[in-house]
Amino acid sequence: MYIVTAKEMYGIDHYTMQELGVEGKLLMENAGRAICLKLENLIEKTSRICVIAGSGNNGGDGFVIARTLLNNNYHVHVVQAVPDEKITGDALYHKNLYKNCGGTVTVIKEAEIIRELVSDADIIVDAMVGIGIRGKLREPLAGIVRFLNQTEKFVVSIDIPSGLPADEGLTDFTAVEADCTFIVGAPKTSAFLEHSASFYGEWEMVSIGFPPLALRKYSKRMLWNEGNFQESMPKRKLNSHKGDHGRGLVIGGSTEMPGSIAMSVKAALKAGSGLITAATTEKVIQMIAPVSMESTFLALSEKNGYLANHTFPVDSYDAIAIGIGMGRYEETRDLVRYVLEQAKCPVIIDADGLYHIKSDLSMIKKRSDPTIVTPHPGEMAMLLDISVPELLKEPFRYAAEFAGKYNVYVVLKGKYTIITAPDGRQAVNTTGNPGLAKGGSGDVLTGISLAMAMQDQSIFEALCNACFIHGKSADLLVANEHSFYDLLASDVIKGITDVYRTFS
Ligand SMILES: NC(=O)C1=CN([C@@H]2O[C@H](COP(=O)(O)OP(=O)(O)OC[C@H]3O[C@@H](n4cnc5c(N)ncnc54)[C@H](O)[C@@H]3O)[C@@H](O)[C@H]2O)[C@@H](O)CC1
Ligand SMILES: [K+]
Repeated sequence: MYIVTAKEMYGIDHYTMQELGVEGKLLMENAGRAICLKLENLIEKTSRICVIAGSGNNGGDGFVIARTLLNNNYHVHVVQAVPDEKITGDALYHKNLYKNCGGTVTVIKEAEIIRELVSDADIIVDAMVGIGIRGKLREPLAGIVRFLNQTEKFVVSIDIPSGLPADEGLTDFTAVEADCTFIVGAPKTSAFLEHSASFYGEWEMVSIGFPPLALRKYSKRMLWNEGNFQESMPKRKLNSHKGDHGRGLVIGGSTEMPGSIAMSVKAALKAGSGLITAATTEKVIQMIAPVSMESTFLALSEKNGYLANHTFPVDSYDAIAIGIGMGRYEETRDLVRYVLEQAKCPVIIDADGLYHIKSDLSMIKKRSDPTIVTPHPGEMAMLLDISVPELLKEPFRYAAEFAGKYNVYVVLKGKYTIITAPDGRQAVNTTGNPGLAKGGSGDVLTGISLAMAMQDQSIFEALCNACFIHGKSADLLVANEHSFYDLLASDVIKGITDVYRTFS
């Protein structure tokens, strides 16, 4: 499923109409009808429905919905929140069809009247403004939105809750807080931003006939779901041996934080790596060996409980993860630099490793093999020299700019984890839950990512699948034996079993 900006959606629209010859009226009919099919599952046959229509094509969708419901014997009425002369083009065509079928319309100039007009309605369909919103909502629409947001009635938004921007970057808006939204054609980026996602309520996408070639042409962003996971995950050959599944190295750990590297190692093995070596201090090895029985160890020299600068061969690995629990000292920074310079395989940089590259980002830019950074918002903001709220306003743009500028893959972790490739492709992960907001969760994701980077798939797919597995494990655990409260990172490692058994 593609994710689009408003501009991309207009491009797809234009292409479908001009190049492929599909008429706008027909797309509108498709949108309204597809939405009615879904809507009728949500409402009673006796429900009274009020459609509030605006002036653009979003209002046009509203008129198609009103006509379809009317013709299916529902009690429906349209409140038009703009003057008659504002309804033009395809929307006017569909308004006329609705009226020709016996539909009624009340035109309102002031928001206050809305209370009375919807007093007997059970369901309100918000078709005031869609992706054509410019600036903050004007009256009377803003007043209607304020009313809708305090009413108990069930509000269904069409395409996008009216007033909400489709794109990232704006946080000051008045918008409908919908109970549910039927998104037309492709979800918009605002459905995956922390400050705007909740306005959509539950959402579902309806297809209206945009061909995949049009979507592909305009959007580089997608939603990574079960289908993508199942399609791209390499199948295991029955006669494969451990060498086929990757030899990985995890570098990190300190006496103060021995557990994190153990988690990454365990997760990497559980997710399917053939061989994993943990490169850490002698003391950490003693501490984690009893719980990391399946891995091998490489003892590196230490200083005050942390790794010291050290040269050792890094060329016999298929992928390396570095940074976990390693501390932020000059010596550990030099170790990160050494590995980034020497390793001729994908390198995943996490946690303290991210602080080290910040001091000299040319460390990552110079590399010719894939480099992956896996920051949470605080770390990403640190790398970009901006605040977390600034980052969260436009996470897609910031991640894409960083990935392009430094030639790296970025896994920006969060409720909506965004995976970005250096060429600008982006995916939003669909799995995971609040149970993952706990220490160790990131270490597990790093381990799974390491395992995935060594399987037979592109790095972009590998990272998308790692995020999918990590979140899905948590989802299955919470659905069955755990809760958001008690879920531990070590449970998530165990849960990988169920993900594989269920989906591969
Ligand atoms: N072929 C198409 O163009 C299709 C469009 N679709 C629908 O059409 C929508 C886009 O249509 P439009 O481009 O006409 O735009 P919209 O209908 O989203 O909004 C444009 C209208 O809103 C008004 N408006 C803009 N900013 C405002 C503000 N701040 N305060 C108050 N009013 C404001 C404008 O005066 C304009 O009339 C989509 O969201 C979707 O619902 C679907 O029907 C599918 C096909
Ligand atoms: K709307």
